[in-house]
Amino acid sequence: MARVLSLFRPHPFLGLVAGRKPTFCKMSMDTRAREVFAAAVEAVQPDTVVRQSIERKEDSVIINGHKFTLNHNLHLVGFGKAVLGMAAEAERIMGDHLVKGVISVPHGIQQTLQQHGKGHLLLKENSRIKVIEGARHNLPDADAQKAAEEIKHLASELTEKDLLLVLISGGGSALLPAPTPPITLQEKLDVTRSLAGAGATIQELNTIRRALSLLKGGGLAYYAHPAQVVALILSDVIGDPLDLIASGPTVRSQAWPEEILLILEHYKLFNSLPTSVREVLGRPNPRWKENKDESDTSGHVLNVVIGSNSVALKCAALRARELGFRPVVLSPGVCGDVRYVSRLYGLLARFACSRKEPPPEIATEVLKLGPEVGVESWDLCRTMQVLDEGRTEGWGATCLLAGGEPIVELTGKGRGGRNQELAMRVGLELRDLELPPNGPVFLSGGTDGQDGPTEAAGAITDGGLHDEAQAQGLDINNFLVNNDSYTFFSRLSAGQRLLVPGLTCTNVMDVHMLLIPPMPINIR
Ligand SMILES: Nc1ncnc2c1ncn2[C@@H]1O[C@H](COP(=O)(O)OP(=O)(O)OP(=O)(O)O)[C@@H](O)[C@H]1O
Ligand SMILES: O=C(O)[C@H](O)CO
Repeated sequence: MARVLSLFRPHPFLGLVAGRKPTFCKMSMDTRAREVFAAAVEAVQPDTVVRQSIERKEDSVIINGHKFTLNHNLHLVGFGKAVLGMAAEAERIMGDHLVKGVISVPHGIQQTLQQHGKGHLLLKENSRIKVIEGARHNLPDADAQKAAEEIKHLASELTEKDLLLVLISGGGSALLPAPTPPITLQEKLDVTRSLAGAGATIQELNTIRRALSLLKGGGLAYYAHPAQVVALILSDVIGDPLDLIASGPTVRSQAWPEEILLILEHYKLFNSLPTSVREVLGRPNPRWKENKDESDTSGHVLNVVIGSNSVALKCAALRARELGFRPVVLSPGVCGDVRYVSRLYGLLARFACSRKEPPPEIATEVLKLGPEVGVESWDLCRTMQVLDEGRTEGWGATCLLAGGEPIVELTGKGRGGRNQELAMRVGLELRDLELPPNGPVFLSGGTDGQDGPTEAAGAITDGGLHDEAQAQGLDINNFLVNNDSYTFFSRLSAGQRLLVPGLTCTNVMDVHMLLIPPMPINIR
């Protein structure tokens, strides 16, 4: 294995934050894990990412190298969980040039932000931007539909002299429902719910959403034509695909009928589709007939990703270094079943903590898991190389970071989320390891601060989880079978292992972290 690994020399641009050997400080591993997670979330705060992406120069703005002249011609629309804070910052930057705006944001967000002392993420008094709250429980509803109608109306009235700033973040699909007639909101909701419940990926789900909507799949850009459209996007989808984040309202895209059919048939939904949905799917999208070349990204639309999981991981790595770890970023695209993902982290921990040269079977199994968890062999080898150096060359503590969005196949009716379930499973994987004192510790957390329908973002775990639970009369496997990870962590040690950052006002998927302490001398 050593020979295989030596082929994969770490490269600073591929995740390893290079530099001198860090010194390990006295703070507990748990506290350090929480601090590194906080740094990840801080890096993608909505106001920060907008501020970093817009450069105001007198009566113009420069965005991603493109200059736009301001002449009291700026209109603003937005939809997504992080959009209120994004709009507040855009409003500050654009000043009087902002004529009018409408944003669709989650129900209750203004009150919650006020209660949490996050007034800087709220719009100013007498703002020209109208805020519409909707999509309770993350599902499209009548309020979100009204917001979508107002956004469509605003966009339709623009002329070639106008500039439309579109703010987009995760949760945008539910906050911008505009079903193509004759489909009703309820029918669209039923189709997307059935798909989500059957385990469809966000890529599949949003492919269908685009086909049933007036605004998704480039529809918003179409209505805004001939105005100049600039979309600032906070990505919550692996790989930052512009056409899929919030179902791509500013990205001209059209799914192949065969692709749509395949998805619906795969999840056995085709035969139960309402007549209206069949009708819309059966006819070509009229948008693409007229203005054929005018609503694509090369013309009047500029789409810019201004924040993503990679950005969060990069800042987390910097904080980890300050806290005495040698950071290595595995990948921002970890996906697949949590069972495979937990196995991967268990194996990597075993590899990093081996007292002797790790048995080659570990690396082989890690590489075999790659396709299941969406990670390239190259990234796995590069990461194992860093872990191996940490183990053998006295590099001290290592912080392995990754991000993404694994999947939990729900079999029970408990309360939990994918991060908490992943943390539980990694705890079990670490159980039988011959461990160095003080670790390893694993954290998994949703950057939006909410893991599934729970108050926690995730949890922190280690090899002692099983015994700790058993000593408190909690049968970890029962909780797992019932997908009851939140109840488990709430009851265990008075909830101390839960990660509860509260409302974070952002969303760039999940952050995973494996903290590996320095190996004792006799291990090296
Ligand atoms: N009891 C549970 N145990 C484990 N996972 C669960 C449970 N209930 C829901 N989930 C998972 O939580 C996910 C939904 O949670 P959440 O609302 O955090 O999703 P999200 O993808 O982050 O949403 P968004 O992208 O809109 O922010 C789904 O993947 C679902 O399978
Ligand atoms: O809104 C959505 O579609 C999801 O959050 C992915 O962007």
